[in-house]
Amino acid sequence: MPDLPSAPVIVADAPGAFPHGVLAERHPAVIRQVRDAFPYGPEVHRALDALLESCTHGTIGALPEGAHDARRWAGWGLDEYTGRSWFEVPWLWAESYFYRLLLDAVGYFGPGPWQGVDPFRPAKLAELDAPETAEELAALDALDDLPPDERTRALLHGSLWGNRADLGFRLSGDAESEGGDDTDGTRGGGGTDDVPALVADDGARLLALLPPDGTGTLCLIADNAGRELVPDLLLLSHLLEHGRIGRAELQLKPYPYYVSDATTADLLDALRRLVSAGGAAAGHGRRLWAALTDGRVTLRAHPFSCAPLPYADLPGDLRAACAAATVTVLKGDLNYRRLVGDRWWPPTTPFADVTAHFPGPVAALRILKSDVITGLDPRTEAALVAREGQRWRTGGTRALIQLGGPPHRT
Ligand SMILES: O=P(O)(O)OC[C@H]1O[C@](O)(CO)[C@@H](O)[C@@H]1O
Repeated sequence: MPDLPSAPVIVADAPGAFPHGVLAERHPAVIRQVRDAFPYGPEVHRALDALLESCTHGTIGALPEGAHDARRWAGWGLDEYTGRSWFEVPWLWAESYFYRLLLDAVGYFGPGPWQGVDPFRPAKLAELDAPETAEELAALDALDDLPPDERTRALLHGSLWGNRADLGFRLSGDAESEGGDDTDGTRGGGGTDDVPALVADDGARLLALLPPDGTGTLCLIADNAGRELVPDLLLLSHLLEHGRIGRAELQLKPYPYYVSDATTADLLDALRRLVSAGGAAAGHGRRLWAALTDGRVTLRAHPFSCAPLPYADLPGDLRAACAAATVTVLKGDLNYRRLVGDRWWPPTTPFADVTAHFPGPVAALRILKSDVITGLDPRTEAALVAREGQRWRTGGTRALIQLGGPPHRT
């Protein structure tokens, strides 16, 4: 067995560094957003006060007595981390547990009147209703004039850049620029002649895995709802329409997470938005509706999707689903962190090495929004650093498409 690569796990203990800012500033901003989302009563506000105090100045507390998932969290490290500072445990773990406690504070897990009420839904719905979403959907009609392969590429890039739509990310204003539409992957928010916005591009290799004979199967691990999920669904529909895949599994979150992550309710909102849009968008919506109805597209909302763990620890059922797929496409920054491990990798660490644990071919489509990065060509890294120091890692203006997985399958 070859030595697996390793690097220090990211913790949020350095004031001024990005992970510290997320815990010290972004999480309080998320709590403020949630307070204003609905007319919660005094009890919820008191619970949010307590969470704010704990996550900024306190230590990690236990789950409430009788929590339905107490055993699961014990297995995920809660017993070990209880009583420790949020800033000294793995950053990924601290973020994940924060969202678990936040939902508890608003009564999401019930029983009670607020059970199942997603505190982030107003923001997600506003995004679906935004004029930008309408413009993006109307622009789809023009894609019909492109040859199918170009359309596939445009929709792949639409799904990739859709990852800029991360509501949590916007809360702290990290994105330098919302940028314009970018179907060729060179402009994005920060592409230049010397350093393209797309810092690694295995897009052609990814699409080559899906022959147009209808035998391909896709496992799509979704990230954000709204303006990211919509282009994900368009890509899925297009691949089905052109026989690049015959079946797909769409993995969603079992409960609201990292502000804007997509749940089943968000999928249904997005689907309804597509169907009611008219034009080409409605055609995609109807195709997906039919594919869900006849079982060509299946949904999964597995507890592991909200786990504070890397994909190296995939449980057996998910491992089997990903192993059976022609390729798994994994969206977004958080999924990338979980795929390669939330660690301080040297940026030129081969992506193939850090994804060799995955049970099948896996492609990451991600906007760079955190320090984790692997698979960069040394010249690209040098050009990025020369241009902007380390800012490119977290600025939200660079993107990548990387393909990895077990060596014999890619
Ligand atoms: O929606 P995405 O692309 O997974 O991004 C979520 C991101 O939020 C952060 O965790 C900070 O909250 C990022 O660093 C991160 O990975």
